[in-house]
Order: sequence, then structure tokens, then C-alpha cells
Amino acid sequence: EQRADVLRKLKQVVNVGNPHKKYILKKKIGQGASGAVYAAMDQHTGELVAVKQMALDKQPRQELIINEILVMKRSQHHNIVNYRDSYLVEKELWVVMEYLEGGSLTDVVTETCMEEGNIAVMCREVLQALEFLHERNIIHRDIKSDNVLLGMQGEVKITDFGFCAQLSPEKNKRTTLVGTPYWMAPEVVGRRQYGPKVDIWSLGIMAIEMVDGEPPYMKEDPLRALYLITSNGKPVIKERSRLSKIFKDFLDKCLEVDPSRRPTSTQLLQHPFLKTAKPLVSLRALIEAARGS
Ligand SMILES: NC(=O)c1cn(-c2ccnc(N)n2)c2cc(C#CC3(O)CCCCC3)ccc12
Repeated sequence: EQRADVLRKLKQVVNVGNPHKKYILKKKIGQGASGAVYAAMDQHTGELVAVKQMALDKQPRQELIINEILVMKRSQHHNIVNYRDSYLVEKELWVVMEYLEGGSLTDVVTETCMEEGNIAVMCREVLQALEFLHERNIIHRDIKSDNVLLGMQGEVKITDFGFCAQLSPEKNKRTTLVGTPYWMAPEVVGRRQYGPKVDIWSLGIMAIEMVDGEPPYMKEDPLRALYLITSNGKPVIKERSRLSKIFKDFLDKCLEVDPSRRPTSTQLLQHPFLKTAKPLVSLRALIEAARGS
């Protein structure tokens, strides 16, 4: 009966009509936890879109899907992959959103060596998205390079709100173990109460990805990584010696183990490290370098 309830609620949220008439699926661009993602074309406008397809009966937590759509419908921002529309086709849910053709930050961190000016612009753009979400009491809970997408005009947008949490005055803290192990904050791993600052920790881990090419403990299995996060606290950065003083200070603030000492997104947006950011258009060269390799 809970599933029937979800279906009823979804029917109120999604658009009417058959998306097969509106969109032509092109190629598969990803296989997220909750479904496959395709690049598609809007038949009337010729615009490229991304379509996330989820088989409802395969979802462990169906109510999370409604959450993702409802939260994203009203959260339009230039640093967030924007929701377009959604459809229910038999038992399959389609979520249609804008398409970013530059791929993910993962492609860049694994294929290129980023200089600090590029790392600073990435951190600034992601912090702008986090400030927007945290103001609305939304925690993303899965910040990592895979979920940061790039456009050819230098757009930087966060995506995949499948794990996000909408806090309320009655329930402004969470304890559920959600996210991707290597990027999880100590308070999440330790099952303590946590809030929006978990996204700031994950941003710090993503900054380590941009320096070292991968998060700490990536060679360990996920369970051991969880143990190391709680036992080691602030992770060691392999190439720390080669970083500037203000970048090290920025990293140390994101990776404060005690969330009450970790700055908010608004506070971090004032950090001097972000003043060294290169112009957004310089990211185009990074995308091409990542593709070229
Ligand atoms: N590789 C992959 O799995 C994915 C690749 N993309 C995209 C999206 C756009 N452009 C490109 N190039 N890729 C994904 C998007 C989502 C998502 C989401 C939302 O939460 C975003 C807010 C509105 C509701 C839906 C999940 C996964 C992937």
C-alpha cells in the first residue's frame, strides 16, 4: 500500500503525455544507483537533454524519488543541473533535465593535472550551489567529482539529488548513512547527528581529488575507508608540500573534523583562496585536455 501511495503522489507531480513523442533517446551517458541516464533530443526544439530513467519497482526507497523531483522542481540555480519535466511511462519514471556536454569533473581530475586557479574556480562554483541549497535547508549528501558537470562555455553545475535531504524546523538533523563512502564526513560515518556541513567536508575531499586525482583511501575497500575516516579524521594530502599556503588553509577548513568548527558555504565563499580563481572560460581547455587524452 506504501507503493500505491507513492504511485498516487508521483502521478500528481509528473507531466502528462508520452515522452517518447517529445524526446528521442540518443546514447547512454551513465548508470546511476537509481537508474540509467541517457542523452536525448527534444524533437520540437532540437535541444539536447539528459533523461534519468528509473524502474519504480526496482527502487529500494521510492519516496526518495518524489523527494528528488519535488525538491529539484523548485530549486533552479545556475550552478545546479536544472530540472525540466518528468513522466511516468508504465512503471518507469523519466526525469528530464538540461544536458551538460562537457562531462563530469571526474574525467578532468583523472586525465589532467589541475592548477590551483582552476581548482579555485571549481570550488567557488560548487560553493555557490551549496549556499543556495543550504539556505533552503537542503543537503545534497553526495558531493563528489562525478556529480559536478561541465559545460563548454565554462558552466559548472552539481547534479544527482537522488540522496538529498530536505530539512525542516522539526527535523533539522539527519543520521542516516547516505552518500559515497570515500567522500563521507566523519559525523555521517560515525552515525552522529549531522546537517548541511557534511557537504563542506565532501567538497574538501573533492578538492583532494583535484590535487591527487582521487580521494583518500581510494585503494582501500569501502568498509575499511569508513573505518579510516573515523579513526584518522583529517586525511593526509599526498602532494601537500606543493600547495600554496592559502589553498592549504582552505582545505584545512573544509576538512575540520568537528562540524561546529567547519565553516558554512557562505563563510567559505569569502576565503582568499577563491580570489585566485581563473575565469570560467579557462575550464574549456581542461575539458578538451580530458577528452583529448
Ligand atoms: N553519469 C550519470 O550517472 C549521470 C549523468 N547525468 C547528467 C546530467 C546532465 N548532463 C549530463 N551530461 N549528465 C546525470 C544526472 C543525474 C541527475 C539528476 C537530478 O537529480 C538533477 C536535478 C533534477 C532532477 C534529476 C544523475 C546521474 C547522472
